[in-house]
Amino acid sequence: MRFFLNGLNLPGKQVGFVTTLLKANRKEMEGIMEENILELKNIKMYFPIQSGLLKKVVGYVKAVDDVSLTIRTGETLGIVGESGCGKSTLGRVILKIYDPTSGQIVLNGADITHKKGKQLKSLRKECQMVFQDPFASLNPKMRVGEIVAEPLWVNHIVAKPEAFQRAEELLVKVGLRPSDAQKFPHEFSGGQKQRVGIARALALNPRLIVADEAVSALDVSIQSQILNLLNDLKKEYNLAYMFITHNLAVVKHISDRIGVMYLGNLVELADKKDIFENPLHPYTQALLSAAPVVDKKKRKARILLTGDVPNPANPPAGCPFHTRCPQCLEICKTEKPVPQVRSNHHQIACHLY
Ligand SMILES: Nc1ncnc2c1ncn2[C@@H]1O[C@H](COP(=O)(O)OP(=O)(O)OP(=O)(O)O)[C@@H](O)[C@H]1O
Repeated sequence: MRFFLNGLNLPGKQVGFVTTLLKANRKEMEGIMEENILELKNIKMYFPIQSGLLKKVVGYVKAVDDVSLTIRTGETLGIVGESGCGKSTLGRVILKIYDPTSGQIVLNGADITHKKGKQLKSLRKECQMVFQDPFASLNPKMRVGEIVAEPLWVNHIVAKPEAFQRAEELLVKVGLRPSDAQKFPHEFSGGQKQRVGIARALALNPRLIVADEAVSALDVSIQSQILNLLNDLKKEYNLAYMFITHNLAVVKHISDRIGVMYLGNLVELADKKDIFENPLHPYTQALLSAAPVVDKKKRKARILLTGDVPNPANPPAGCPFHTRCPQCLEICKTEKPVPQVRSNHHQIACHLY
C-alpha cells in the first residue's frame, strides 16, 4: 500500500520513518521561529532643536525614549500609536537611517549600532524597508525593472543583465507580469506601485522588512490584497516584519504580536490576542475603545481622553501618559514606570500593575 504524506508518495513502511523525520524538522523549525532576528535595547532617538545664528542646541525632541523589544524570525510585530508617537523614527533607527542617541541594535546576532560604511552595507541587506509611497523617493524616469534590479547590481550581488532577469522574477512573485519591468512608475496604480516597492525590498533576500504605513494610502480592498501578499511572502521566505501603522484593523489582520507606543515610549507589548482581548495599559484601552467594532456584543464604552498629547520636546515627568490617564496615581506624576513582563510574555509599563 502507498500513502501520501505532506505531498510525498510513499510505500507504507517508510511512513513511520518519514513521520519521525518531519517531527524532528518541526522541532528544528520551532527552534528557528524562536530565534531573534532583531533586538533593540534601550533605544533613544533625540533630535536636537537648534536656535539662533550659531545653531545652538536648545533642547531635544525625544522621538523615541528608551525602547527595548525583540522580533523573532518569521513573526510580524505590529507597532501602533497616534501620529507623532515615534513609530517611523523607530523604524528608521532600525534601518540606520538615523543613528540612535543611545542604545543598542542587534540584527541577526550582530551589533550594528556603531557600524558604518561597507560593514553596515553588508549587514543592511538583512533588513529592508517598504514605505507608504515607494516612488516618492525614486526616479520617475527609471523603468520599474531598473528600480527593482538596482539594489542587486549596486550591491555587486549580480551583474546588470542577471539583476534585470531577477527583477522580472520578483515582479512575478509579487503578482505583476515580467513585461511590467519595461513600464514607468506613473503607469501603475497605487496597489501595483506598492507591489513594486515590495519586490524591490525583497531583491536582497532580507530576513526582516520594516513596513512603514505600507497600506495606508490604498483603498480598503487593495489594502487586504497587499496584506495577504505580505503574509504569503512571509511564509515563503520565513520573513519577519515590523509593521508600523496607526490603523488598528490593519495591525489586527497582519500581526502576531503588537507593540503600543505613546510619546516615544513602548507602553505595552503582547500577543495580538492579548492586546485586543485583554489590554492592560489605560492608553491601549482608550485606543482600542475608539476602534469601530462590528459585533455589538463586543463593543465597549468609548474611553475619551482629555487634553492633547504632550510635546515630545517637553515630555511630562513620571509616566509619559499620566497627564491624560483616567487612572493616574500620585506615583505616576513623578516616577516613570519600568516595563514589566507578566504572564504570557505580556509586557506593560504602568504603575497600576
Ligand atoms: N528628522 C527629525 N527632526 C526633528 N524631529 C523629528 C524628525 N523626525 C521626526 N521628528 C519628530 O519626532 C516625533 C516622532 O515622529 P515620528 O514621525 O517618528 O512619529 P510617527 O508616530 O511615525 O507619526 P506619523 O504616524 O504621523 O508618521 C514627532 O514629534 C516628530 O515631529
